Amino acid sequence: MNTSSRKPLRLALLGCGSVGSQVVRLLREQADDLTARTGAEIELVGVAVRRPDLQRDAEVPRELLTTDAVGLVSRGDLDLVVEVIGGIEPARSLILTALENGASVVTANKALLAEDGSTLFAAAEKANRDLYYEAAVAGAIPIIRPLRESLAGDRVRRVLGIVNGTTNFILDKMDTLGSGFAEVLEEAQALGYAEADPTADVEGYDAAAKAAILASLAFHTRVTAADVYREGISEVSASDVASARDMDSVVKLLAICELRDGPNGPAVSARVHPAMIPRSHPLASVRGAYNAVFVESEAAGQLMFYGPGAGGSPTASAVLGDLVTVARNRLNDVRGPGESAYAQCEVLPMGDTLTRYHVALDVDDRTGVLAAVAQAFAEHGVSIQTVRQEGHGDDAQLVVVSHRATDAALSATVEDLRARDFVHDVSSVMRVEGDS
Ligand SMILES: NC(=O)C1=CN([C@@H]2O[C@H](COP(=O)(O)OP(=O)(O)OC[C@H]3O[C@@H](n4cnc5c(N)ncnc54)[C@H](OP(=O)(O)O)[C@@H]3O)[C@@H](O)[C@H]2O)C=CC1
Ligand SMILES: N[C@@H](CC=O)C(=O)O
Repeated sequence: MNTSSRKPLRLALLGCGSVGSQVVRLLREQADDLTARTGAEIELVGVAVRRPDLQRDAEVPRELLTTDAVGLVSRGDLDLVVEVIGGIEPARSLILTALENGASVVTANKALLAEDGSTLFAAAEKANRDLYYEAAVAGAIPIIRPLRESLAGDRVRRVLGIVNGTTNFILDKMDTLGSGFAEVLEEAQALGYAEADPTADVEGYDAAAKAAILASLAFHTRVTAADVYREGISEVSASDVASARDMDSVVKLLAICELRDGPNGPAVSARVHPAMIPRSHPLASVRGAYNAVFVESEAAGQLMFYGPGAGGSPTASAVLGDLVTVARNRLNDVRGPGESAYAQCEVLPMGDTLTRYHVALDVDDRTGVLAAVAQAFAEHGVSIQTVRQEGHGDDAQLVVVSHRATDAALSATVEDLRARDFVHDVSSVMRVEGDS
């Protein structure tokens, strides 16, 4: 039922997979509410897919499906386009064509925004159309709008969070059920959490793209995925998870973005890597595919955003929220805040970052080894917080946790230890975050 007297807004959907099919479902189930909130009916006029005959989670009238995505976004009568194909191409060309043809765009595509957001924002500005992307970071959690709008008058210093649902799901199951990596990854894929190529999740590319987007918004600069230091979870072993448990900690894949003083003024650092965090830290209780983002700003202090970080339905909720906003803007002939005027801050290298290391060494079981290990740390200016011996004889292991030092000094220490004759193996190295 059209509860508005205004002409319907014409919407094209690009992609109808995990997210797109839930967008279709919500558009249908909440049609009247959406019309009431927007001020006009949103009419779905086409859905671009690769395989039109595939069975989908939502019923899509066959006549709306097309494999001609270019033809769909070029038709010239669209008001709104939702892009949920993912990846760089053809998504970038399709979004640019949609904007050039007068449509406002909502996308969930963090990979594209983190690689070439500046081209897209410039195109949106030129076309005088909106480009919204709340779903691109942390699924259903409202984090883009708070950073772009609510905190625009404050100075954000740090953003720290768990922003990938798939890896959090895997690490959580490894910790709580002792599950194997491959088996849990398959489960995450079946639940629609993982990217089309799950390497993007497992190797930290997805989280790095989200970190780039968060850093850009938080610090009003342009940070790309290539600027973000990245390590994934493929090297995290059951024994790393067990070591964390011994320290009353858990392993999480963290994204950390900071505004720092650089040699030439304000500078940013952005990194994604697994880290041990104490079980008492709020991020340790983020379970399954949930995400959480802490924002620290000068005036507001600490803010925490928490919720489902992946999955078709939660992500579609964020897409629909954007859709209502851009539709309202469209009807009122206005645009939301643009991002094309961001300045360029220096991006600091990972080596300058202050962090702590947890290092497990298989060593000779003889007098003097402990002192020699402490000496190796001291030679790089790194002090040790705790050291613990586990096992004896051939199984002797030292587990060292450092105090805070630069990542460069810590990684040089580890390289140095690898070369020492009393060290048989450096069996585990992991950063420690979330406490002093
Ligand atoms: N899944 C999630 O939890 C989240 C995903 N996102 C982002 O949302 C986007 C979509 O993700 P998701 O739904 O999981 O991905 P899926 O792989 O499930 O769906 C992708 C859709 O795009 C279609 N498609 C692929 N290539 C083309 C093409 N060349 N032309 C037309 N259609 C094409 C596919 O068609 P067909 O079905 O015929 O194969 C499919 O319907 C991505 O950018 C992702 O990063 C963001 C937050 C969470
Ligand atoms: N693959 C992503 C989906 C949401 O962004 C994730 O697991 O977080």
